[in-house]
Amino acid sequence: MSTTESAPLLTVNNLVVEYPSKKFRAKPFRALTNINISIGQGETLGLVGESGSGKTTLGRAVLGLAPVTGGKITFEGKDISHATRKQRRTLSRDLQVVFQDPYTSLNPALEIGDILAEPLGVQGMEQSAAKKRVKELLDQVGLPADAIHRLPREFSGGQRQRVAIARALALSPKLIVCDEPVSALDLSTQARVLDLFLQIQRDTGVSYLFVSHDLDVVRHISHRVAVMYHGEIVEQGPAEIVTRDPEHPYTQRLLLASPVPDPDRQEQRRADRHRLLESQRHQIEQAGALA
Ligand SMILES: Nc1ncnc2c1ncn2[C@@H]1O[C@H](COP(=O)(O)OP(=O)(O)OP(=O)(O)O)[C@@H](O)[C@H]1O
Repeated sequence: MSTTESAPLLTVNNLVVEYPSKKFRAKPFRALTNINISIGQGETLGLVGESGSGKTTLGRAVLGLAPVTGGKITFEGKDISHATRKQRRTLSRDLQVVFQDPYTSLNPALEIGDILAEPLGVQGMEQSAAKKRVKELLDQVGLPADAIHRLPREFSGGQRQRVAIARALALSPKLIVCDEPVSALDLSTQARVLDLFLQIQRDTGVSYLFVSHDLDVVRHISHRVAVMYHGEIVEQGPAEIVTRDPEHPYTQRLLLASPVPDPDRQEQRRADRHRLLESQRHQIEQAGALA
């Protein structure tokens, strides 16, 4: 996949996020340190890293859901680091989210038609226009028109995630933060939902900040990839390079830990793993000799 050349839609400069401690007078917990990323129009930046590395926090900071204690987040040239509620409501037309769990992210009491019409109503769209838009959205995500009158529990995980994607698309956003949107799905459903994300991007030019712990998923969907480790970005670059020939030792370990679907590459992976372990053992022995 090639990287788009357009000016950044989203820029994050030296971002720091600290969560207040629940213990009296204890220091706040620093979840992100000096994060720098940018996303162009029609581009996908994949965010990868192990559990607790700060991926979700970065997505939440962009959405105004995590406390920004330093640095700056700019969207379409405007500083949104400390946007007010009112500004966030306006921003929500352009900035949307798809969460990991399609079982909890949809209101179980609402029919799919109402779930999709909700953001349209909040932004003041008339009922007849909203009805038309809901039909378009169902078609766009590959769900049947009669889904309108059905409840979330009548759908599989993959179909529910399609509803969540349709809801995120309702107001034609420019950027969608996708927080592990396929992690709860089985492998074949994952592939179909990832293809849907790609198709939507081709059709609409939407950008994605795509969070995943899975390097293969991120490689499939992203133009560029940023690797997070302990609240910092340790490496970023074109998806092909970062996910096949990474420079940072942490990314190398992540790559070696991910399963290889292609049997021809398994032997190569075993050899790479052996080489890496040997070199790490050598470094440890050298460090021991110096101590
Ligand atoms: N609301 C919060 N209050 C305090 N600490 C938090 C809060 N949310 C996250 N953290 C901490 O911030 C760090 C980063 O968490 P985050 O959820 O962003 O990581 P992650 O890479 O998305 O992990 P996972 O893949 O498990 O969701 C973790 O140490 C986590 O415990």
